[in-house]
Amino acid sequence: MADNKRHFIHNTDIGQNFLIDRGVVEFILKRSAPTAEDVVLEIGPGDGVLTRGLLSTPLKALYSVEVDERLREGLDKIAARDGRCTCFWGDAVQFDYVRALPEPPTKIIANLPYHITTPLMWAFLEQLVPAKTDYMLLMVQLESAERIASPAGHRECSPLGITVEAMGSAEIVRKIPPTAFNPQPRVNSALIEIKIEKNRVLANDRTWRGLLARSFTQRRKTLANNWAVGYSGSGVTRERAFEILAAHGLKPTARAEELTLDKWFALAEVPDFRLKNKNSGE
Ligand SMILES: C[S@@+](CC[C@H](N)C(=O)[O-])C[C@H]1O[C@@H](n2cnc3c(N)ncnc32)[C@H](O)[C@@H]1O
Repeated sequence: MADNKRHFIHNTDIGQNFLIDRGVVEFILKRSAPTAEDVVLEIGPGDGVLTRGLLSTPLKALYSVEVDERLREGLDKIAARDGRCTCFWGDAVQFDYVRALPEPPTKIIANLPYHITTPLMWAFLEQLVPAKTDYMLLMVQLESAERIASPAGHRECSPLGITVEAMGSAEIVRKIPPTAFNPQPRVNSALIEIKIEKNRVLANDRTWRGLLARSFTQRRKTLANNWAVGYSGSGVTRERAFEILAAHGLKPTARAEELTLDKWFALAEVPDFRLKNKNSGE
Protein backbone atom coordinates (compact mmCIF):
# COMPACT_ATOMS: atom_id res chain seq x y z
CA MET A 1 0.00 0.00 0.00
CA ALA A 2 2.78 2.43 0.93
CA ASP A 3 4.39 1.95 -2.48
CA ASN A 4 1.02 2.29 -4.19
CA LYS A 5 0.40 5.49 -2.28
CA ARG A 6 3.68 7.07 -3.41
CA HIS A 7 2.89 6.49 -7.08
CA PHE A 8 -0.87 7.04 -6.98
CA ILE A 9 -2.04 9.81 -9.28
CA HIS A 10 -5.20 11.27 -7.78
CA ASN A 11 -8.06 11.76 -10.20
CA THR A 12 -9.62 14.95 -8.84
CA ASP A 13 -12.28 14.80 -11.58
CA ILE A 14 -13.86 12.04 -9.48
CA GLY A 15 -13.22 13.74 -6.14
CA GLN A 16 -10.03 11.92 -5.13
CA ASN A 17 -9.04 14.32 -2.37
CA PHE A 18 -7.94 11.97 0.39
CA LEU A 19 -8.18 12.91 4.07
CA ILE A 20 -4.76 13.35 5.66
CA ASP A 21 -5.79 15.09 8.91
CA ARG A 22 -5.96 12.37 11.59
CA GLY A 23 -7.81 14.78 13.85
CA VAL A 24 -10.69 14.90 11.35
CA VAL A 25 -10.80 11.09 11.12
CA GLU A 26 -10.91 10.92 14.95
CA PHE A 27 -13.70 13.53 15.01
CA ILE A 28 -15.76 11.48 12.49
CA LEU A 29 -15.33 8.30 14.56
CA LYS A 30 -16.19 10.01 17.85
CA ARG A 31 -19.20 11.85 16.45
CA SER A 32 -20.69 8.86 14.58
CA ALA A 33 -19.75 6.40 17.35
CA PRO A 34 -20.51 3.07 15.60
CA THR A 35 -21.59 0.35 18.04
CA ALA A 36 -21.50 -3.46 17.79
CA GLU A 37 -25.04 -3.33 16.33
CA ASP A 38 -24.14 -0.95 13.51
CA VAL A 39 -23.80 -1.94 9.87
CA VAL A 40 -21.92 0.93 8.24
CA LEU A 41 -21.79 1.96 4.58
CA GLU A 42 -18.82 3.98 3.34
CA ILE A 43 -18.85 5.46 -0.15
CA GLY A 44 -15.46 5.94 -1.80
CA PRO A 45 -13.02 4.33 0.66
CA GLY A 46 -10.09 5.58 -1.46
CA ASP A 47 -6.78 4.73 0.21
CA GLY A 48 -8.69 3.45 3.24
CA VAL A 49 -7.88 6.12 5.82
CA LEU A 50 -11.47 6.29 7.09
CA THR A 51 -12.07 2.57 6.41
CA ARG A 52 -9.25 1.62 8.79
CA GLY A 53 -10.53 4.11 11.35
CA LEU A 54 -14.05 2.69 11.14
CA LEU A 55 -12.67 -0.83 11.61
CA SER A 56 -11.07 0.29 14.89
CA THR A 57 -14.62 0.74 16.28
CA PRO A 58 -16.82 -2.17 17.44
CA LEU A 59 -19.08 -1.98 14.34
CA LYS A 60 -20.74 -5.21 13.19
CA ALA A 61 -20.07 -4.89 9.44
CA LEU A 62 -18.58 -2.34 7.05
CA TYR A 63 -19.56 -2.20 3.39
CA SER A 64 -17.82 0.17 1.03
CA VAL A 65 -18.44 1.08 -2.60
CA GLU A 66 -15.49 2.32 -4.67
CA VAL A 67 -15.33 3.03 -8.40
CA ASP A 68 -11.57 3.22 -9.00
CA GLU A 69 -10.08 -0.26 -9.55
CA ARG A 70 -6.54 1.11 -9.02
CA LEU A 71 -7.40 1.12 -5.30
CA ARG A 72 -8.34 -2.56 -5.26
CA GLU A 73 -5.03 -3.94 -3.97
CA GLY A 74 -4.93 -1.72 -0.89
CA LEU A 75 -8.60 -2.16 -0.07
CA ASP A 76 -8.46 -5.94 -0.58
CA LYS A 77 -5.65 -6.05 2.00
CA ILE A 78 -7.75 -4.16 4.53
CA ALA A 79 -10.72 -6.50 3.91
CA ALA A 80 -8.49 -9.59 4.16
CA ARG A 81 -7.31 -8.48 7.61
CA ASP A 82 -10.82 -7.89 8.98
CA GLY A 83 -13.75 -10.16 8.11
CA ARG A 84 -16.24 -7.41 8.96
CA CYS A 85 -15.19 -5.41 5.89
CA THR A 86 -16.43 -5.99 2.32
CA CYS A 87 -15.62 -3.73 -0.62
CA PHE A 88 -18.01 -3.53 -3.58
CA TRP A 89 -16.87 -2.12 -6.91
CA GLY A 90 -18.86 0.19 -9.14
CA ASP A 91 -20.53 3.57 -9.42
CA ALA A 92 -22.17 4.39 -6.09
CA VAL A 93 -24.92 6.40 -7.83
CA GLN A 94 -26.02 3.44 -9.99
CA PHE A 95 -25.40 0.85 -7.27
CA ASP A 96 -28.32 -1.40 -6.27
CA TYR A 97 -27.87 -1.19 -2.48
CA VAL A 98 -30.96 -3.18 -1.57
CA ARG A 99 -29.97 -6.22 -3.66
CA ALA A 100 -26.19 -6.08 -3.30
CA LEU A 101 -25.68 -5.48 0.41
CA PRO A 102 -26.05 -8.54 2.66
CA GLU A 103 -27.69 -6.35 5.32
CA PRO A 104 -29.10 -2.82 5.13
CA PRO A 105 -26.79 -0.26 6.75
CA THR A 106 -27.84 1.52 9.92
CA LYS A 107 -25.31 4.33 9.31
CA ILE A 108 -23.63 5.93 6.31
CA ILE A 109 -20.28 7.44 7.21
CA ALA A 110 -18.25 8.79 4.30
CA ASN A 111 -16.04 11.42 2.77
CA LEU A 112 -18.10 11.72 -0.41
CA PRO A 113 -16.93 12.42 -3.95
CA TYR A 114 -18.35 15.97 -4.07
CA HIS A 115 -19.39 15.98 -7.74
CA ILE A 116 -22.11 13.38 -7.07
CA THR A 117 -23.33 14.53 -3.64
CA THR A 118 -26.91 15.29 -4.72
CA PRO A 119 -27.69 12.09 -6.70
CA LEU A 120 -25.99 10.01 -4.00
CA MET A 121 -28.04 11.60 -1.25
CA TRP A 122 -31.25 10.94 -3.19
CA ALA A 123 -30.15 7.29 -3.66
CA PHE A 124 -29.64 6.99 0.13
CA LEU A 125 -33.04 8.54 0.87
CA GLU A 126 -34.84 6.42 -1.75
CA GLN A 127 -33.18 3.05 -1.14
CA LEU A 128 -31.51 2.93 2.25
CA VAL A 129 -33.66 5.04 4.56
CA PRO A 130 -36.80 2.95 3.88
CA ALA A 131 -34.68 -0.19 4.53
CA LYS A 132 -32.97 0.85 7.79
CA THR A 133 -30.54 3.78 7.65
CA ASP A 134 -31.33 6.48 10.17
CA TYR A 135 -27.98 8.23 10.56
CA MET A 136 -25.49 9.78 8.14
CA LEU A 137 -22.27 11.67 8.76
CA LEU A 138 -21.00 12.92 5.42
CA MET A 139 -18.11 15.08 4.29
CA VAL A 140 -19.36 17.28 1.47
CA GLN A 141 -18.52 20.64 -0.09
CA LEU A 142 -19.41 23.42 2.40
CA GLU A 143 -21.80 25.03 -0.10
CA SER A 144 -23.72 21.75 -0.53
CA ALA A 145 -23.84 21.26 3.24
CA GLU A 146 -25.29 24.75 3.67
CA ARG A 147 -27.97 24.07 1.07
CA ILE A 148 -28.91 20.69 2.56
CA ALA A 149 -29.10 22.17 6.08
CA SER A 150 -31.22 25.14 4.94
CA PRO A 151 -34.79 24.75 6.15
CA ALA A 152 -37.83 25.40 3.93
CA GLY A 153 -38.48 29.14 3.73
CA HIS A 154 -34.76 29.97 3.72
CA ARG A 155 -33.12 31.59 0.67
CA GLU A 156 -30.77 28.64 0.16
CA CYS A 157 -33.37 25.88 0.56
CA SER A 158 -33.60 23.12 -2.05
CA PRO A 159 -35.76 20.06 -2.84
CA LEU A 160 -33.14 17.80 -1.21
CA GLY A 161 -32.80 19.94 1.95
CA ILE A 162 -36.58 20.30 2.33
CA THR A 163 -37.01 16.52 1.98
CA VAL A 164 -34.31 15.88 4.60
CA GLU A 165 -36.01 18.39 6.91
CA ALA A 166 -39.33 16.60 6.39
CA MET A 167 -37.68 13.29 7.33
CA GLY A 168 -35.60 14.47 10.29
CA SER A 169 -32.76 16.91 10.76
CA ALA A 170 -29.52 18.08 9.15
CA GLU A 171 -26.76 19.91 10.98
CA ILE A 172 -23.32 21.12 9.94
CA VAL A 173 -21.18 19.76 12.77
CA ARG A 174 -17.75 20.92 11.58
CA LYS A 175 -16.25 23.00 8.80
CA ILE A 176 -13.09 21.52 7.28
CA PRO A 177 -10.38 23.51 5.46
CA PRO A 178 -8.70 22.33 2.21
CA THR A 179 -5.49 21.59 4.18
CA ALA A 180 -7.14 18.49 5.67
CA PHE A 181 -6.88 16.75 2.26
CA ASN A 182 -4.30 15.63 -0.29
CA PRO A 183 -4.49 16.99 -2.91
CA GLN A 184 -6.19 20.06 -1.46
CA PRO A 185 -9.61 20.76 -2.99
CA ARG A 186 -10.31 24.30 -4.27
CA VAL A 187 -13.41 24.50 -2.06
CA ASN A 188 -14.12 24.40 1.66
CA SER A 189 -15.70 21.28 3.11
CA ALA A 190 -18.04 20.43 5.96
CA LEU A 191 -19.28 17.43 7.87
CA ILE A 192 -23.04 17.26 7.80
CA GLU A 193 -24.94 15.03 10.22
CA ILE A 194 -28.36 13.78 9.16
CA LYS A 195 -30.77 12.05 11.52
CA ILE A 196 -33.88 10.36 10.11
CA GLU A 197 -36.84 10.36 12.47
CA LYS A 198 -40.01 10.22 10.36
CA ASN A 199 -41.58 10.00 6.87
CA ARG A 200 -39.12 7.29 5.83
CA VAL A 201 -40.59 6.69 2.36
CA LEU A 202 -41.12 10.33 1.43
CA ALA A 203 -38.26 10.42 -1.12
CA ASN A 204 -40.07 7.71 -3.11
CA ASP A 205 -43.31 9.69 -3.24
CA ARG A 206 -43.59 10.89 -6.84
CA THR A 207 -46.11 13.58 -5.97
CA TRP A 208 -43.76 15.08 -3.35
CA ARG A 209 -40.68 14.85 -5.58
CA GLY A 210 -42.57 16.15 -8.61
CA LEU A 211 -43.99 19.11 -6.70
CA LEU A 212 -40.60 20.17 -5.34
CA ALA A 213 -38.80 19.64 -8.65
CA ARG A 214 -41.37 21.59 -10.65
CA SER A 215 -41.66 24.37 -8.06
CA PHE A 216 -37.89 24.93 -8.01
CA THR A 217 -37.36 24.57 -11.80
CA GLN A 218 -36.50 28.27 -11.98
CA ARG A 219 -36.11 29.31 -8.36
CA ARG A 220 -36.29 33.06 -9.00
CA LYS A 221 -39.62 32.66 -10.84
CA THR A 222 -43.00 32.57 -9.12
CA LEU A 223 -44.66 29.28 -8.24
CA ALA A 224 -47.56 30.20 -10.56
CA ASN A 225 -45.16 30.43 -13.51
CA ASN A 226 -43.28 27.26 -12.64
CA TRP A 227 -46.48 25.26 -12.11
CA ALA A 228 -48.09 26.53 -15.34
CA VAL A 229 -45.09 25.10 -17.21
CA GLY A 230 -44.42 21.98 -15.10
CA TYR A 231 -48.05 20.89 -14.73
CA SER A 232 -49.38 22.07 -18.12
CA GLY A 233 -50.06 18.40 -18.96
CA SER A 234 -52.32 18.17 -15.86
CA GLY A 235 -54.23 21.28 -16.92
CA VAL A 236 -52.73 23.66 -14.35
CA THR A 237 -52.98 27.13 -15.90
CA ARG A 238 -51.68 30.31 -14.26
CA GLU A 239 -55.27 31.05 -13.19
CA ARG A 240 -55.62 27.63 -11.57
CA ALA A 241 -52.22 28.15 -9.92
CA PHE A 242 -53.49 31.45 -8.44
CA GLU A 243 -56.55 29.62 -7.04
CA ILE A 244 -54.35 26.97 -5.41
CA LEU A 245 -52.06 29.62 -3.93
CA ALA A 246 -55.01 31.64 -2.57
CA ALA A 247 -56.58 28.50 -1.05
CA HIS A 248 -53.33 28.00 0.88
CA GLY A 249 -53.05 31.60 2.05
CA LEU A 250 -50.20 32.33 -0.39
CA LYS A 251 -49.68 35.45 -2.49
CA PRO A 252 -49.87 35.16 -6.31
CA THR A 253 -46.19 36.20 -6.37
CA ALA A 254 -45.05 33.49 -3.94
CA ARG A 255 -41.79 31.71 -4.83
CA ALA A 256 -40.66 28.22 -3.85
CA GLU A 257 -37.94 29.43 -1.48
CA GLU A 258 -40.53 31.29 0.66
CA LEU A 259 -42.71 28.32 1.62
CA THR A 260 -42.59 26.63 5.01
CA LEU A 261 -42.62 22.84 5.41
CA ASP A 262 -46.32 22.88 6.43
CA LYS A 263 -47.22 24.54 3.14
CA TRP A 264 -45.29 21.93 1.14
CA PHE A 265 -47.13 19.12 2.91
CA ALA A 266 -50.48 20.86 2.28
CA LEU A 267 -49.70 21.48 -1.41
CA ALA A 268 -48.70 17.83 -1.88
CA GLU A 269 -52.35 16.98 -1.06
CA VAL A 270 -53.73 19.10 -3.95
CA PRO A 271 -55.28 16.69 -6.53
CA ASP A 272 -53.88 18.71 -9.47
CA PHE A 273 -50.34 17.83 -8.36
CA ARG A 274 -50.95 14.13 -7.83
CA LEU A 275 -48.58 11.74 -9.63
CA LYS A 276 -48.96 7.98 -9.40
CA ASN A 277 -46.22 6.12 -7.54
CA LYS A 278 -44.37 3.37 -9.40
CA ASN A 279 -45.66 -0.12 -8.48
CA SER A 280 -48.55 1.47 -6.59
CA GLY A 281 -51.08 -0.52 -8.62
CA GLU A 282 -53.09 2.71 -9.01
C1 LIG B 1 -13.09 12.37 -1.23
S1 LIG B 1 -12.40 10.81 -1.69
C2 LIG B 1 -12.50 9.96 -0.15
C3 LIG B 1 -11.42 8.93 0.00
C4 LIG B 1 -11.23 8.39 1.43
N1 LIG B 1 -12.45 7.80 1.94
C5 LIG B 1 -10.79 9.50 2.35
O1 LIG B 1 -11.59 9.86 3.24
O2 LIG B 1 -9.70 10.00 2.18
C6 LIG B 1 -13.75 10.15 -2.65
C7 LIG B 1 -13.62 8.70 -3.08
O3 LIG B 1 -14.78 8.36 -3.84
C8 LIG B 1 -14.41 7.59 -4.98
N2 LIG B 1 -15.44 7.79 -6.00
C9 LIG B 1 -15.56 8.78 -6.90
N3 LIG B 1 -16.64 8.63 -7.66
C10 LIG B 1 -17.25 7.50 -7.23
C11 LIG B 1 -18.42 6.81 -7.61
N4 LIG B 1 -19.21 7.24 -8.62
N5 LIG B 1 -18.75 5.67 -6.95
C12 LIG B 1 -17.97 5.20 -5.94
N6 LIG B 1 -16.84 5.82 -5.52
C13 LIG B 1 -16.49 6.96 -6.16
C14 LIG B 1 -13.04 8.11 -5.36
O4 LIG B 1 -12.32 7.19 -6.14
C15 LIG B 1 -12.44 8.38 -3.98
O5 LIG B 1 -11.80 7.22 -3.51
